[in-house]
Amino acid sequence: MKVTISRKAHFNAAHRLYRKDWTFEQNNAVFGKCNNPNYHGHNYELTVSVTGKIDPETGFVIDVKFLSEIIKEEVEDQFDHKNLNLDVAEFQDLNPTAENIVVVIWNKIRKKIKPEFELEVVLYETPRNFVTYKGE
Ligand SMILES: Nc1nc2c(c(=O)[nH]1)N=C([C@H](O)[C@H](O)COP(=O)(O)OP(=O)(O)OP(=O)(O)O)CN2
Repeated sequence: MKVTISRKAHFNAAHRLYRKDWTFEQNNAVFGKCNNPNYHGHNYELTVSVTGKIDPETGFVIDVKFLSEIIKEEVEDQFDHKNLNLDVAEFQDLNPTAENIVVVIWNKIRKKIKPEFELEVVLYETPRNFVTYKGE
């Protein structure tokens, strides 16, 4: 029997969607207003879900306090109130789209969760735009 436990979190960050090797016009054609050279911000919301067997001794799949500390260290402390393009090493050469951000977050959290657990991250970039990654 497997159960999923989830923790919500959020961070605010600025970004610009563009490729350094494209002209401004090429970037504008693909990324539109998201190519603003002065950047723009989002209130990102995420849900991190861990699936596994319940430990019969504790009744936990994973201590949600432990999960919240991982999210704080790996996501909030590193991304909150940052410019993703300029301040976050993972996006120096990676376009900070919602798709790329959710994969970066998943990889960072995956390293802290035991292999027997499944991990899923859902990231909302706006209230209407969201991405999901399960490591597949
Ligand atoms: N596949 C992707 N497409 C887009 C991404 C992305 O990360 N992946 N990102 C953007 C923009 O950064 C942003 O998310 C879109 O902002 P906006 O158009 O303001 O979106 P809203 O949902 O807030 O606004 P609507 O008025 O509902 O469209 C663009 N594309």
